[in-house]
Amino acid sequence: MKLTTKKGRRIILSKNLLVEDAAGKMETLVDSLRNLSPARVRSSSFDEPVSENDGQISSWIALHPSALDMFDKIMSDAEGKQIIMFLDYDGTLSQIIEDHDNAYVTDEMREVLKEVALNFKTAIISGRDTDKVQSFVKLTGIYYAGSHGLDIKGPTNIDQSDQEVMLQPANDYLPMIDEVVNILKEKTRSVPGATVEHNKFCLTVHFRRVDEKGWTPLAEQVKSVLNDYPKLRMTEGRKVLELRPSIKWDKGKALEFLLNSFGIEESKDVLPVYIGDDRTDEDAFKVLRERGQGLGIVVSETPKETNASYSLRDPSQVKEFLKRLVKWKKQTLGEESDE
Ligand SMILES: O=P(O)(O)OC[C@H]1O[C@H](O[C@H]2O[C@H](CO)[C@@H](O)[C@H](O)[C@H]2O)[C@H](O)[C@@H](O)[C@@H]1O
Repeated sequence: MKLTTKKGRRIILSKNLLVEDAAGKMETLVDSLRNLSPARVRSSSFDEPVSENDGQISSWIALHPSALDMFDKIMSDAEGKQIIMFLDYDGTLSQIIEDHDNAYVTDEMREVLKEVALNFKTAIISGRDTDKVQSFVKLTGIYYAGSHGLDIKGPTNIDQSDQEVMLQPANDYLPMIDEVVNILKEKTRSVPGATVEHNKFCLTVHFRRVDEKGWTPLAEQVKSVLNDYPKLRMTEGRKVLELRPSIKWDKGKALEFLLNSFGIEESKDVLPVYIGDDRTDEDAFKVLRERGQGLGIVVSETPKETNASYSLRDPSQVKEFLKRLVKWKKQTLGEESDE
């Protein structure tokens, strides 16, 4: 039996639950989860490759150069343009850790983000519940698009510290998501390490703390629930399976909606920059690539299929990039006021 998920990705219900990878090859769902969050590569860096994967890493880096190494070029391309920052949360602003409820940003990252938001229009686009991301980031003056863009809030004009709902295109799904969260919590209760996270308009089943031997049965449990809810679709992330409304909405659409609501969708004088690490961020990279406008920066320690143009290794490099961006902006403003 075949099911179709996100943008035509195929799931074949067989003993091993086959899915189609980003390049169109079939792989087991469990391999897919493993590949989406590979173990950290400690012995080699993209700058100084020393491992046996050197060849692979350097050809990937040639295609997706480091945004830090290319900083001056990126800024010279940005000259005269309004930069708009779009940032993913987990794995981009915060480190990937085992306990998803404790994946806070560091104080240093928060300070940098505060400066970014003061100098550029900034949005954080996450799979998490909007209120949860906001409670982790604790900054005002930022646009927050949680539930993979299904819940978009932004600062009100009157009071920058207040947030108002800008778009919630899947309101009708709320009771269904509540129901499925409860069913999955009950079903997975006996699987050591498995947790189900309610992300308001979608939900996440976490595999990270489950022994790999238990991944296939857990994935089967999720699939069997999905079969009873044809109005939901399944996507994969970093050691997670997620169920969300099967409406045509994703992080790419959220990015376009925000550009539109800023009144600059058509403007050529705008440079949207999107930084993200997960497969769901590819929808946003793809939008930028297809528009031929803006920069996608993938956060990854290992080569992977991506529509992004540049790369950064991890959240600490993201922080470094954001710091340099703020410094560049302040210098530019200083030069302008000297003229
Ligand atoms: O769109 P994002 O902001 O990247 O959110 C995607 C999912 O991120 C979280 O899970 C990931 O981070 C956890 C904490 O580091 C980690 O334990 C998990 O394995 C990762 O997949 C979040 O918990 C999910 O709800 C988000 O959908």
